[in-house]
Amino acid sequence: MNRIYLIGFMGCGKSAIGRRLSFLLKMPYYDMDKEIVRQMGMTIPEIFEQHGERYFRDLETQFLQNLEQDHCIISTGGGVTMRKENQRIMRRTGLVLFLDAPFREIWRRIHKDPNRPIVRRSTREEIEALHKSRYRDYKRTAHITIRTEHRSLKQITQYAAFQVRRLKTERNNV
Ligand SMILES: Nc1ncnc2c1ncn2[C@@H]1O[C@H](COP(=O)(O)OP(=O)(O)OP(=O)(O)O)[C@@H](O)[C@H]1O
Ligand SMILES: O=C(O)C1=C[C@@H](O)[C@@H](O)[C@H](O)C1
Ligand SMILES: [Mg+2]
Repeated sequence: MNRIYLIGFMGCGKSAIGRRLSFLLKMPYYDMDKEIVRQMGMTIPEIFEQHGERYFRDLETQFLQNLEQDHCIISTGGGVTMRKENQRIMRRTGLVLFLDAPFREIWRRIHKDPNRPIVRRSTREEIEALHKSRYRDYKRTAHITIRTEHRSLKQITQYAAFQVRRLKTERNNV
């Protein structure tokens, strides 16, 4: 399988980079959060409120299991690595890139966004603890970690494309 998955905490740039990478590599693009919103006809906060977080997590796993497209770029939701099943599917079906942004930058980007239910209901300290606790799963799931600090979206996209080409060549030579 030839998919490219972008993983990382809320606000690390998965959607912004995913869109740009799909233009650069001419590959179809999926944003998991947007696909789930479209499928349900509800916003993410509405899904959390009316069905609960667990239900949302089930929808994430179903998306990964049911997607038929092989050659594509997928920006995941920030919590996708919480489930081992999701980690396995992503590693098995593509290359996984972790966008690693410093927490202070993440917080600056997300703290006023009403579309992130987990941010709405938590303090800065709680979100920082969540970031810390998820970090190991992002590292474990990713084939490569891309540090984004002091880099523009364009620079990160170009670097990601370079790493994708390198990893693909490496795989084909094994
Ligand atoms: N390296 C960067 N330089 C400047 N702005 C950035 C950078 N990375 C991300 N941003 C900006 O930060 C905001 C959050 O990024 P984005 O929505 O892509 O995050 P995300 O990882 O998809 O978050 P979520 O998990 O909540 O979907 C966007 O406005 C994006 O343009
Ligand atoms: O980090 C998370 O748990 C989430 C991140 C977003 O991408 C959305 O998937 C949702 O708001 C949950
Ligand atoms: Mg996103």
